Amino acid sequence: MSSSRKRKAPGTVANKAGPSHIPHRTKPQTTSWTRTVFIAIILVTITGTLYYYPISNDDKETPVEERDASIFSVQDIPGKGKGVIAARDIQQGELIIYEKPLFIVPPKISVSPSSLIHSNLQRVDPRDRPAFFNLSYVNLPPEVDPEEDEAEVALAIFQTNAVAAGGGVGIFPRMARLNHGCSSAFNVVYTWREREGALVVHALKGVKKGQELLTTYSTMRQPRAIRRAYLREHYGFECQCQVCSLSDAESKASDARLVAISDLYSRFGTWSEGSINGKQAIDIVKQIWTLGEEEGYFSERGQLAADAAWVAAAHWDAGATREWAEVGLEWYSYELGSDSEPAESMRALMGDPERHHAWGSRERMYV
Ligand SMILES: C[S@@+](CC[C@H](N)C(=O)[O-])C[C@H]1O[C@@H](n2cnc3c(N)ncnc32)[C@H](O)[C@@H]1O
Repeated sequence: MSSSRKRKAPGTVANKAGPSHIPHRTKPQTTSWTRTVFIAIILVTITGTLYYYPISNDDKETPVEERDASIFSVQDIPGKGKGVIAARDIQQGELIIYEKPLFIVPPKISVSPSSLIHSNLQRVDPRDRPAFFNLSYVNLPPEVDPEEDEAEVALAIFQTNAVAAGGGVGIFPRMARLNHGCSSAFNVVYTWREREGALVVHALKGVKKGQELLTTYSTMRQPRAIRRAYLREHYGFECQCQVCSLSDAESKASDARLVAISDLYSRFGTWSEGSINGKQAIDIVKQIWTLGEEEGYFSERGQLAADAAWVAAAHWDAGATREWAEVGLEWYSYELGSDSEPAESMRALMGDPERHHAWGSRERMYV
């Protein structure tokens, strides 16, 4: 389901991408539903205060339930528990969910994880607690009786549903109903907005009424077997998404593209240390873009374009900087929202490429 608004990358090229080695001013897509992050929290047990962020659900716009119901409904999905189904056609880039956290836990804690979750829940408005306890969970230790041990159940719920939110890890009960899909299968992206203290979910692609909204729980630049093993271990399911269900031949081709994209990102990263020049870096971006097109994997294109603009600006190429900034604006707008900080920065760069902080920091070159 690609977008009718899709635009070709600038210049003679048809594509482009973004490096993770270049220090990102903004982090585009937040990553994971994080058992992993939580395990990190557990491991880094350092003395410190237990932080609680009393952010309330005080969105002043249309009542949340009403707005949600006009866009999606939460339904039972065979083999997946509950999931989120589009109630109408959704346009690429549309804001689907705007949600404040029920609570956020900090990265450093001095108490046991279950005590931490328990104490945070005590601070949640009692009327909001069912939204937490209604969420699904996996990986409850076999010796634990869920009827008897609410603290352990709460911990399992947290581990199954929490997502990165700024420096911490938070619970967002509405977005927590989103199931997972791999590369071309996921169609929505969630992002934490530090400035607003809220999480937003946007449609990465157009979605038809009746289709399931899917996000992604892990990095996609890896083969099916590795993706499945990760999802099995951390989320307790065998991924049968449309990408994981491809025939062996098609799956091999998809794996090859995803691994190639990963390798290209690594090579792109070598531009910052001077191993490749600006033209070579932009050529790599275009290759990533093309492979993404073939795979149907569009996530992170805003960041990719922003990184290409960075390279162009470093090489004094105002025209290419502008063009990449325009592409970045388009894709950041789909993925993060046209009102997001990264989109704003691309708008500013289009107006004045020389304002880029890397402007003229490398040899002059038309990239
Ligand atoms: C964050 S919850 C998503 C919502 C959940 N399905 C529910 O009923 O609330 C994550 C859990 O959903 C299930 N899940 C997510 N994506 C899935 C998929 N593609 N196939 C099967 N189960 C999935 C797994 O049990 C996973 O641990």
